[in-house]
Amino acid sequence: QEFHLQPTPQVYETLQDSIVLPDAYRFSADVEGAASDAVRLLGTLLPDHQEKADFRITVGVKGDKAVRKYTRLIPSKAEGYYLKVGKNEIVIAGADARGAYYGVQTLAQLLTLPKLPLVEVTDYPDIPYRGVVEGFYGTPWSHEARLCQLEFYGRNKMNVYLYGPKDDPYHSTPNWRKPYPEREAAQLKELVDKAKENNVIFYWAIHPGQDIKWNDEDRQNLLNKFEKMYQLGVRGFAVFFDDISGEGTKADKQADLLNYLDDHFVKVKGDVEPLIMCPTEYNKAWSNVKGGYLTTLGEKLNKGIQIMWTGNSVIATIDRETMDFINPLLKRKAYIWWNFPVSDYVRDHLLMGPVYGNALDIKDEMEGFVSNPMEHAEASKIALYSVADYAWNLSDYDSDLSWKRAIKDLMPQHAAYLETFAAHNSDLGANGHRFRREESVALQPALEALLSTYEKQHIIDEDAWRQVNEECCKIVTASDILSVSQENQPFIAEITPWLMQFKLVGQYGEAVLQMMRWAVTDKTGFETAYEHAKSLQLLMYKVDTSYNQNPYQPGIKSGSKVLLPTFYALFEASVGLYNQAYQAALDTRAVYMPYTWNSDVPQLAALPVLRKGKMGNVSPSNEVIRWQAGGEALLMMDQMRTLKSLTVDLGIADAPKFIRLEITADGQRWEAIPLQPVNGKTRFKAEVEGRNVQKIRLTNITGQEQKVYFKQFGFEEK
Ligand SMILES: CC(=O)N[C@H]1c2[nH]c(C(=O)Nc3ccccc3)c[n+]2[C@H](CO)[C@@H](O)[C@@H]1O
Repeated sequence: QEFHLQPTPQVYETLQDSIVLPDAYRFSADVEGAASDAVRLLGTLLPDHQEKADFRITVGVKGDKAVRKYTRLIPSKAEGYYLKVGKNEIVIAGADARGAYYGVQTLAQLLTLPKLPLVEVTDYPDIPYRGVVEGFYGTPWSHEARLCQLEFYGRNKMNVYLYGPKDDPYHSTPNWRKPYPEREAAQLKELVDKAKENNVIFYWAIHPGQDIKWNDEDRQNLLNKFEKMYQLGVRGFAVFFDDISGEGTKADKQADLLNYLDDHFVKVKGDVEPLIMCPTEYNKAWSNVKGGYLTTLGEKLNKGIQIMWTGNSVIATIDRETMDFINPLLKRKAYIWWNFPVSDYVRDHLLMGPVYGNALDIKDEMEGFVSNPMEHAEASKIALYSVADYAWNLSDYDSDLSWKRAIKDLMPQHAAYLETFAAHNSDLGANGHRFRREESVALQPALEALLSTYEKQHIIDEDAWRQVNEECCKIVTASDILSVSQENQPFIAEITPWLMQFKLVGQYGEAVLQMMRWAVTDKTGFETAYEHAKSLQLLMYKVDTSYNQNPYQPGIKSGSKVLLPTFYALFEASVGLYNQAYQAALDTRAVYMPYTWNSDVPQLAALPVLRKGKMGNVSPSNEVIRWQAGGEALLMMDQMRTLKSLTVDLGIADAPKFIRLEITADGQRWEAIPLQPVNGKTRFKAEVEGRNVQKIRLTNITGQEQKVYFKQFGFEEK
């Protein structure tokens, strides 16, 4: 991969020549002036300078005497810079202090090359504010992770970080009025200092809306909290009104409060960045234009206050139509809160794929573009690297090239292995926001060809088979090498459960490919591969039910959109061919299922059992079930399992009179469990908390047929 500056500069001219930076150079800069950050950073890159030397390094900001003769070359854009590496000089001239700092960051990248290329770079950001909003639900980032993030933002020319983790109790209800405890306060101060060191504006956000009172007391509470944060060094403040209900959602009250804070805090302090707010109606799908919420904010909010927007829906890519809708309503350019790669609504998936889908022709429509990341800080860097690339220079952005560079930046030595992992771990899976991403893009044609030919013609597309087999080998290899890599241990620690699953997916693919090979040609070979595939199904189930057991989307999913579903289909097809060829009856189920359901009640017998994490549910039936006298329904576990809860709803209020529920731990001794009413209607729960169970049985004990509605039969394991 050839050398490429990050983010992609606006204008980059190389003179097809290079120099070896001399040990001695003469330095001219106003070290105490506006370029002091740039000078400080430069000092970490170069040896000490010497007064008398032929090579000259000049650093300054527009207006400084040192760079006066380059004035016309400095872009007149905020945070812009001119960088020249010549035979006898290096010049870094910033449009402002941060521009000079960015010029040195660019030089830092050039200095990683074996020889320093002769270049002229004229560069500046398209979007004024670029960075990250730590605004997700779930485990907030650790202090160490945040320190590392801030250094990453400085390197990638991201200039804002908004601290707003939903589960920080001092950011949101119940403790937003309280000052941080000493330890947390000290850590926040350290973050503020680290942000300044990396030329990142640290915004502290507050999320008061769920219980705010529109009175003087809470106004003062907000001012007091802002003052406390100001004392810690915070110079950027935000107020988030997202995901709240009730009184706090009123636009005029929100606007009055924000204007009050703007007038009595931001403007009074004089050294505080523009106030940012996230509205309650923060996306088009949820907005009610006629209701006037957005127009009220647009009309009433002081012009200097920036207003966030997630797009046409909560999770959406941003395009011109999006901006043409919202900017007129807000009477200003919206500040985009981009909900990617956040995964707090798909916690069993990692979003490691390219950043794509945002328009490249809207650079003049956005005030800010900040990404809401995953709770996995290091893993988020792949997307964040490309967000930095996009927001700096939209028109030159290439999502795939940027993605490959992002991977190389995160793990230079093991980039090839990480790319294999990232390529197959990018989609979110089915989710309530219906936001999906491409996955396994490069392998997809071979997978489709292999499956289609095999399913339709029962023959193997040899070229496709070879490609898929090679990829499976790569997957297994990459998983092992990454899992023991010392290159970025915090990152590996984050993704290890997914590496375990990914390896199993690769091995499962290898076994299924062998099953295909031998289905009708080598009975013993097939049976061995089949048994191996079944064992891998169980191993994948164990990983999925052992790690990341959060209460929302428990488990570990890998290759879930294309790779694994294809392997499942090939498994079923090959077993079908084997069974046909050898008049056998091997289980064709491709996915391990710990629960089996059967019944002698005809209408219940075929109901499927679904598993999500540690919850099992028999699919409900919409028809009237004619349950014969003594009819039974049996749920069997693959092994003894400990239950947490069990719920039954047969659509009749007196179910306990008709149906007996029993459990057994050994398959011999059965114990009847009383059904307790749950909602005073037709739903009942059985007291099974902590009980070890191998089978659960429902029996019609009335001696005559009963007509019921099979609305729910669900349980959860401990
Ligand atoms: C502005 C915003 O996206 N706010 C939150 C947010 N809110 C939602 C919702 O979907 N909120 C919601 C859903 C249903 C009912 C009320 C609120 C998603 N997100 C993000 C992604 O999960 C989450 O990270 C974020 O903190």
